[in-house]
This record gives sequence, C-alpha cells and structure tokens, in this order.
Amino acid sequence: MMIELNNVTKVYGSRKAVDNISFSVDKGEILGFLGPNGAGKSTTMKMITGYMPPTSGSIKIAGYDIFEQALEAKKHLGYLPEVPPLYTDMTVDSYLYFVCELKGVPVNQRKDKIQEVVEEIGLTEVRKRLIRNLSKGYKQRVGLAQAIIGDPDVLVLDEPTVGLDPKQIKEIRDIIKKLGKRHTIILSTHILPEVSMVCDRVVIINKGKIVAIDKTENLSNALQNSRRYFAQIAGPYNKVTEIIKGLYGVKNVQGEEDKENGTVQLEIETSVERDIRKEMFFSLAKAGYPIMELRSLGYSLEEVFLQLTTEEEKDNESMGNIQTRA
Ligand SMILES: Nc1ncnc2c1ncn2[C@@H]1O[C@H](COP(=O)(O)OP(=O)(O)OP(=O)(O)O)[C@@H](O)[C@H]1O
Repeated sequence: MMIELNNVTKVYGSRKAVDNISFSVDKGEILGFLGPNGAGKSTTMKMITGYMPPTSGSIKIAGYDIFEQALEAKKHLGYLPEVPPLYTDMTVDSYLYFVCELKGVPVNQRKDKIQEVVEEIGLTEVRKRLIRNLSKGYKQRVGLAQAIIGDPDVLVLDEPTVGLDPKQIKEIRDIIKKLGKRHTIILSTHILPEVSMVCDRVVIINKGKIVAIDKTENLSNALQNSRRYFAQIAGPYNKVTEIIKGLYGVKNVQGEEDKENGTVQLEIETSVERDIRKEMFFSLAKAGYPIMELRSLGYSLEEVFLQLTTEEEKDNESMGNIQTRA
C-alpha cells in the first residue's frame, strides 16, 4: 500500500471540509480523486502531503505516518499543488537545479537527473528560458518536473490540468499516464472524462464525504440500480410492450413505433440483478414478435456522477436542510 488514509477528518472552524474518509492506493495505481468544487479535494491533497494536519485520523505514505515519521514519508512524495511553487525569474534549468538541492540529490548526480527529467517531461527546448515567459502548459510541465525530481514513489497531483487549453490538457494527461508506469499517483480533478482517460480507479467525494470508490471501468455499472437496453422488435407497440412489462425485473419501458416497417424501438430499464434477455427472447418469439436488435446501454460516468450529486441534493432538500454551494 503506497497511500493509506484512515478515518481522516478536517474541520475548519465549524465547517467539516473532509468528513471521516478512508481509502488506500496500491503501488503502481493511478487513482482519481473526483469531486465538484468545494468537495474537499485540495484539503485532502494538502493533508496527504503533510502540508496540513488532519483534525483526526491518520495518513501513511509508503508505510510511514506523514506526521509522526514525516521525514521518511516525505522522501517518498512528489507534490504538484494547485498553484505550483515556481520561481518565475529563474530559467527552467536553474530552477530544477535548485529543486535538486532542496531534495538532497547528490551534487554529482544533478546534471544527469535534470537531463533525464527534462527529457521525460518534454522540456528540452525550453531549458534555458525564464519560467515567467513560458506558456501555462509548459509551466505545468515544470511543476511536474519538480514533483518527480528525487524519484518519489508517490505523486500527488492537485487538479493538474486546470486552466490549460485542450491541446495542453491532452499533453499533460499523456505525461501523467507515462509517469504512472513508474510512480503511484493520486490526482484530484473535477472533470469526469479525465478520470476515465487517465485513472485506474476513482474515489468520488462530495461535501467532504466519499460517495463511491471503484475501478473506473466498473463504476458506471456498480453505481446503477438498473440496467438499460435498446431493443428493436417487429410487432405492434401495445402488444410488445405489454409482454416486456410483464417480465420479472422490468422497471420501465419507453419507445416509439415505426409503423412503416412494423417495428418498435424501445428503451428498457430493469433491475441490476435481473438479466431479462433470454426470457424476453423466448416470450417475444412465442408471441411471434422477433427481436431485430438488442443491445445494452451503459451509463456514462458523467451521468452517474450527476445522479449522485443530484440525489444528495434531493436528500438535503427533503430534510428541509438548505445548503449553499461553496
Ligand atoms: N483555509 C480554509 N479555511 C476555511 N475553510 C476552508 C479553507 N480551505 C478550504 N475551506 C473550505 O473547505 C471546503 C473544501 O475545500 P477544498 O478547497 O478542499 O475543496 P476542493 O474540492 O479542492 O475544491 P476546489 O476545486 O474549489 O479547490 C470548502 O467548503 C472550502 O470553502
């Protein structure tokens, strides 16, 4: 286990920014920490990296407690904060030498180390330029470069693509994926597609609480209470929908009739634990209504997330508890 959070809570004044969260990240994983603005992502990243103590709970990096064994733990950490700590009056090269010094890279290894990092992150052509004259995308690369100097096992990246243009976003994501081959990564984001594109697993946080943890690929199914199918069936609308609605597990059937070619096109929603496809096939065949097409309709992560947050808001409303968003 490279990152481990146990019952971590952070209270600012009377406000719980992070509320009793626990999760871990395995060696080699890229974990997405996903949530809307104000969910508690930056607060969590700052606690993981030891910049801020939790009000309660514990955090371990590579087995070391980030506060009780801070020196050991921090040796394993590289951090890209939301606003990277760049000295903009330095050139890329001199800044990276400075970072080597800070991180205790031995003097005789600094030149090679910088060469390696600059190549890996794609900074070769801007090495001699002042950081303040670089584009936002390149500045972010410099931020990533400082994070990986010292070869930390764990990289903590806080909203690494925020404020970049689409081309730069793609480039930074590609670099992160590449870094994921050698480092364990946790990255925070409020962008769902980023998680699907970059991460192996995702923790979804909302209002300081974890609302879901799953493999990126499973999440959309796991959070559903329903499955959805698209079906095209040759037959009259009323008869066909009556048969399907009569199958055990069917929650909803909607669609339209194509009178010209005598088919109906339906969207069928069922409970997750039931796979109705076989039974539907036989029932419709028996009645003389052949299935022309049948396919499963997955939910996108985006829809899942919308669903999660709106459900949460509905809950709050129903309790008469009006909350303003940060
Ligand atoms: N230093 C602070 N003092 C008081 N409240 C804070 C402080 N920092 C954050 N908060 C509050 O804690 C909550 C979580 O903030 P946090 O910055 O961790 O969220 P986030 O998910 O990173 O959102 P964003 O993407 O907007 O930064 C918010 O309600 C925020 O207003």
